[in-house]
Amino acid sequence: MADERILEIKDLKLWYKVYKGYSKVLDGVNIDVHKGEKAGIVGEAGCGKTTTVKSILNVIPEHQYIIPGGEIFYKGKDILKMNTKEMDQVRSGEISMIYQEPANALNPVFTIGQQMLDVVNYSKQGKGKNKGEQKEMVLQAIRDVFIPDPERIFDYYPNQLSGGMKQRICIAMAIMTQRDMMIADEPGTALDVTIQDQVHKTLNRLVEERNMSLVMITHSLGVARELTDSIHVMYAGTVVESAKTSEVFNRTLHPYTVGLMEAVPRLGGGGIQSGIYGAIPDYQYPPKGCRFAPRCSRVTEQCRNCKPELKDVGSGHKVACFNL
Ligand SMILES: Nc1ncnc2c1ncn2[C@@H]1O[C@H](COP(=O)(O)OP(=O)(O)OP(=O)(O)O)[C@@H](O)[C@H]1O
Ligand code: NI
Repeated sequence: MADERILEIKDLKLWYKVYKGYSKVLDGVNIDVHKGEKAGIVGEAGCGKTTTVKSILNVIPEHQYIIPGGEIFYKGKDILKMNTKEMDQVRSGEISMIYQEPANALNPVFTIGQQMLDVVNYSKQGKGKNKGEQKEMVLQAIRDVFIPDPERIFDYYPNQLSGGMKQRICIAMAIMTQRDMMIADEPGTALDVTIQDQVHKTLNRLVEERNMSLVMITHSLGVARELTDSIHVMYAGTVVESAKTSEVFNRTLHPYTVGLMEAVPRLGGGGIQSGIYGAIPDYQYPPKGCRFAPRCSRVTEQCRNCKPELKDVGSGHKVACFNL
């Protein structure tokens, strides 16, 4: 993997404003993504995956949160310090995002074609083109995600499409104009397994064909294993383990990742078991030391008092734990 980094999230902290105080959700997130790399963010519900990627594109309403610390470098520039115009350029020409809920991402009162033309119009490539050329860009994008009869779909309203079709349209929108990075928040979780698999394959093929870098969120290590080059395991607003995908599976180090592995359904039966008991901590009153300490089988006094840093334990495999 080339060493050039396209995205560097450094010690990102994000607190949501809540009644009487703050919900201290992100507590120092560290993630590096190299050019052309497919990175997965994995962790259970509520661990802050969506919050992390939404902060990359600055799409959380401003009055809802504060960022007490951290940096997000995209191609070497700190996104958190960008003005509105620079941020617009990133959104319209650099990074595209597929949201968790495909239904919410599409506006029910406009046709698929109208919405896709809007994206073309807003983009670098689309602006100078005439109406016919813009429409052709849209139709090609619909073909690219293997939807038959794009001309007909162009005039459809979102409610005339199935969930899987909607998710594909979202992917089509995200790849319609050339971008260097794609962020996909659990694409397909709302869908049944076979459709989900097709959506993943389509996404994967397009990202590879276009040489894009991918940040993909999933709560499933199994999905991450199939689709990513590297995995960043999140627990309660921190990255606890980070490595090449094969490393994560062959040399699982963090006790939380070990627990997640036990929850991966095994081929050949055995069913789903969870190796981790308990729940994610209350973000308003999080544990003082390691956030995983209350659920950890290897917990010591040190873990309860100090927060372990994410440290390289060799060949880029990083772990945040005192007791490996
Ligand atoms: N606007 C908000 N205000 C207050 N709390 C919020 C807000 N948005 C999210 N949260 C809280 O932040 C925490 C992390 O949420 P987030 O959606 O980032 O997690 P996630 O890992 O993406 O979960 P899931 O797998 O369910 O999508 C949750 O406890 C959530 O309730
Ligand atoms: Ni989420």
